[in-house]
Amino acid sequence: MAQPKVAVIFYSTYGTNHQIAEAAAEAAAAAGAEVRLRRVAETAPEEVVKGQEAWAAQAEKMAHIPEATPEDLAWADAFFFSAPTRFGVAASQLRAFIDTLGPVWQQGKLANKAVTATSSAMNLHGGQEGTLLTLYPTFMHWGSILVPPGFTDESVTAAGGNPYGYSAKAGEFDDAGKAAVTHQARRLVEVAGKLIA
Ligand SMILES: Cc1cc2nc3c(=O)[nH]c(=O)nc-3n(C[C@H](O)[C@H](O)[C@H](O)COP(=O)(O)O)c2cc1C
Repeated sequence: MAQPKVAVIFYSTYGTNHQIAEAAAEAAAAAGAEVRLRRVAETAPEEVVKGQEAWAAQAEKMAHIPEATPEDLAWADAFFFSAPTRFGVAASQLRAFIDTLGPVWQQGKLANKAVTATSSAMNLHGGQEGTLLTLYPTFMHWGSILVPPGFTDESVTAAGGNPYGYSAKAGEFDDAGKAAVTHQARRLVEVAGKLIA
């Protein structure tokens, strides 16, 4: 199989989506992909971030990870997105990054590439599905190829059973979650490999 290039793009305030993204990057690399793990830029004012101990600590923890740029998506054959649910949709930090992608979209550099997404929310049913279902139309506008996990592996059911994409309860990314993310990332790599073959 051709070696696909995968961009794992995430935003995280308190760490859950960071953990998911690390697991996805590890699984994609293990499945034979070349991987770029990237965090989207923080858009909240510095004093707001520093004003919350947990937020500031998480910012520090992921400071070594390069910030995502549109070029990362132009480079990649496949995208794995992860972002917290905020009032039922993806955190605005991710949306702000997505809104910088006009030029690469216009150049056709997002089209025909495999894409999948995951999310977390404070509650088990706190809107993760809404987050995923409002990200997917954006990917459709790009002409990307949606690669949801479906019920293609028992790990999906074991981790809560969301066929749209792994959905965590914030702060509770456990072994079952890791298995589901591993499956979702591996499936993305497999489909991307077929697309570029
Ligand atoms: C402004 C705001 C809105 C939120 N809205 C929701 C929500 O609609 N449902 C929910 O269950 N949790 C909600 N949360 C909790 C986040 O989903 C939770 O902090 C996030 O999943 C943690 O991910 P992270 O650890 O990667 O930052 C909200 C949090 C904030 C700050």
